[in-house]
Amino acid sequence: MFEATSFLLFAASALVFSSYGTSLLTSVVSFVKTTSTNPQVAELFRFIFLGTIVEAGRRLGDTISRFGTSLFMVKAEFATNDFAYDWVLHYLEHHRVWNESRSFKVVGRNAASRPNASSALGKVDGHPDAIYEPSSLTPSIFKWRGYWISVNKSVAGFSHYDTGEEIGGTLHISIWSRKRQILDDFVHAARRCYINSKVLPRKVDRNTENSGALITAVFPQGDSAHDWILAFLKSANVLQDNLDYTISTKQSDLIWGNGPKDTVRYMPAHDTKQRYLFTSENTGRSTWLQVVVTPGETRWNSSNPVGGSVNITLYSSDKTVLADLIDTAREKYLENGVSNVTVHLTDNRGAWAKTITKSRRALSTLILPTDIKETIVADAKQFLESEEWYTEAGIPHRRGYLLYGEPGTGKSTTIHILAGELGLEIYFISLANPGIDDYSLGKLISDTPSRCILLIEDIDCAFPSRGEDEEDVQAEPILDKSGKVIGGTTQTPPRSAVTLSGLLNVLDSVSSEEGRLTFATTNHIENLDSALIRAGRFDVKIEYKFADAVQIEQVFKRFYPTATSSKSSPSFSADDTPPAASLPPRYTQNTVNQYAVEFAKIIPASTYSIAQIQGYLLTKKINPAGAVKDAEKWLKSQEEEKRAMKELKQKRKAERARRLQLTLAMAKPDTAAVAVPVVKSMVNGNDQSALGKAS
Ligand SMILES: Nc1ncnc2c1ncn2[C@@H]1O[C@H](COP(=O)(O)OP(=O)(O)OP(=O)(O)O)[C@@H](O)[C@H]1O
Repeated sequence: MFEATSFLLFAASALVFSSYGTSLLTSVVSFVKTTSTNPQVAELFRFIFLGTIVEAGRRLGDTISRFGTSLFMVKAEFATNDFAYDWVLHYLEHHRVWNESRSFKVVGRNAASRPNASSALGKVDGHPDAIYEPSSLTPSIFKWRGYWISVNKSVAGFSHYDTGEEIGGTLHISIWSRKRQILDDFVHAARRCYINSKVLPRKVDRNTENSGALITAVFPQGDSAHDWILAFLKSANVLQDNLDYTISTKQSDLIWGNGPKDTVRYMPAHDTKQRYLFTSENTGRSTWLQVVVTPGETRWNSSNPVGGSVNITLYSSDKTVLADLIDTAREKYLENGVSNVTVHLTDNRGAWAKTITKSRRALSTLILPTDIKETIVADAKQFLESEEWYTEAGIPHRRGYLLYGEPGTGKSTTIHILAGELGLEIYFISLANPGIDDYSLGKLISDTPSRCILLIEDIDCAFPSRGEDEEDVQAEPILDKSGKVIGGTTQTPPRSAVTLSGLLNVLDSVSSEEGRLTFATTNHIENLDSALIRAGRFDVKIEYKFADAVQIEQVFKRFYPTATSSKSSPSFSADDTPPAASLPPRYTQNTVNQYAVEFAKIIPASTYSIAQIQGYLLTKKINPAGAVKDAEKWLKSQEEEKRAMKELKQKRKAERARRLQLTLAMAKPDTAAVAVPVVKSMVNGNDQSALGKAS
């Protein structure tokens, strides 16, 4: 039914349109008949007819000619944003193809970087050289290995090897030969000529360059990879040939040039492009790099500049070259020992805010009894390498080290040296920082990379629960208007906002299971909760004691390296204590050794820290004999100092007790009655918390 209806509709509309079309055709024919009698109109028709014939003939000829040339010619087109364009253009200049040109663009440039540029002016007169750039649109024809080649720069485009500017344009080449091989040979010869001429590759504008032949990589400042790459580029003198400098008298990582430390620094001006031929030691393959160093800015909260970066463009599409470059830079960085240890610090709101770098210290500068240091390094290395084992055994991949003991005995130094040995960054958290609570601690830790050293220093500050020094905790009471004691009877030492359970949670959390080495240091292990220091949270516990006789001898020898020993001894870092000048020649290794033994006999073992001994030796920088001679005197002064300190403490304590008594005497009798026994106990040096309990 539906189909029949549509058929009827279609038939009806066809009838209407056919009758309309017939009438239209009839009217056109009658119009032509009447107008053709008009001679002017007839002339117009003839003109249109002839024009059509001519255009058709031209197009046919064009097609035949194109077909013919495609049979007898090989054609190629080179776009300016491609490296093949540079090869061919350079090759044409090399063969002076443009010499016959009748049309030039002349520019004043430093021609030094364009060996084949036809310069006519300015050799020694201090002015730029004149460079003749072809500006002709007319094709140049030249003969190459017996074949005629025509070159046509169809659109204006110039390649300035000295400025790197490349503006538009294409290059057409037609070789009068049917052999495609000739084009291959020509391009290959151009490429070889370009490479052999050692012309710097064109500078690349990463924003506009869309060539698939490039890989770009950004190394942001603050990341270790940035330091590896920067150190590598500096050691390879990549940044030496810069033409664009920022001059500063401030210290910076981005310095190059050979100036001594206290003179001005030559730093790269923002976004200057350097090129460097990187040859991989693994594959022997060479690849051009374009390096742009952005120095970053110094901010109030960071001693180092922040926000900078190193941008590298590889003239290659092979990703393995980038991986190779990063590996090489990293290996060299660690090998050379010029590397720094990066320490990340928090701000007072509990966020990672500041990064400082410290020079790396050699393991041999750490003086510990027996082979403790070797054991720690081997243990940490093995831990880092055995991730798979941990996973298979179902044990969380984390390891905790607790270094405890006397101040100045090398706990922090050990961690610093270990970080350098393992190439890890230190993330430093002080639980005494009031801005750090359970939540921010968790966040801080989850913001650290999987492989790093997490250092929680002076962990006992967070939980000063037992055995605190009475001296530090007692203070005057605070009274309200009515004279009632409302607080202040115990002075709160730096107490952390982090709770013990919060810390335990963080140490046990999933975010701690990523190959992280957690270090904690304390001078008072006895103040730590046993839950905190159990195995699994802190697996390795090492006690640091005052220096024994062997250590005293070692620190002495390290302090006075003789000419022969200093050659092999590792360099001292900035925060180490090198002698200011070399020893007078009369001090041989033997004499220094003898002095060291004598010195160790004078200084009582297990009484002084290495930091203290070091402090004394610093006063005798190039005088080992004097150091031994005056050692007794120093010991006496130390004893006196200790006695004076003790007396001072007692005085302060008595003064505080006296003031407390006075305050309470002025207060209401009931409060005074409660507080008097406390004052007595303070004077006697007993119960520190009695007043707190009483109130
Ligand atoms: N065992 C050691 N080997 C080499 N140097 C040491 C050693 N102990 C201390 N020093 C020197 O003493 C200085 C202070 O050492 P360090 O900060 O490591 O001590 P610490 O045990 O961490 O002290 P604290 O408990 O007060 O933090 C460092 O500059 C370091 O050069």
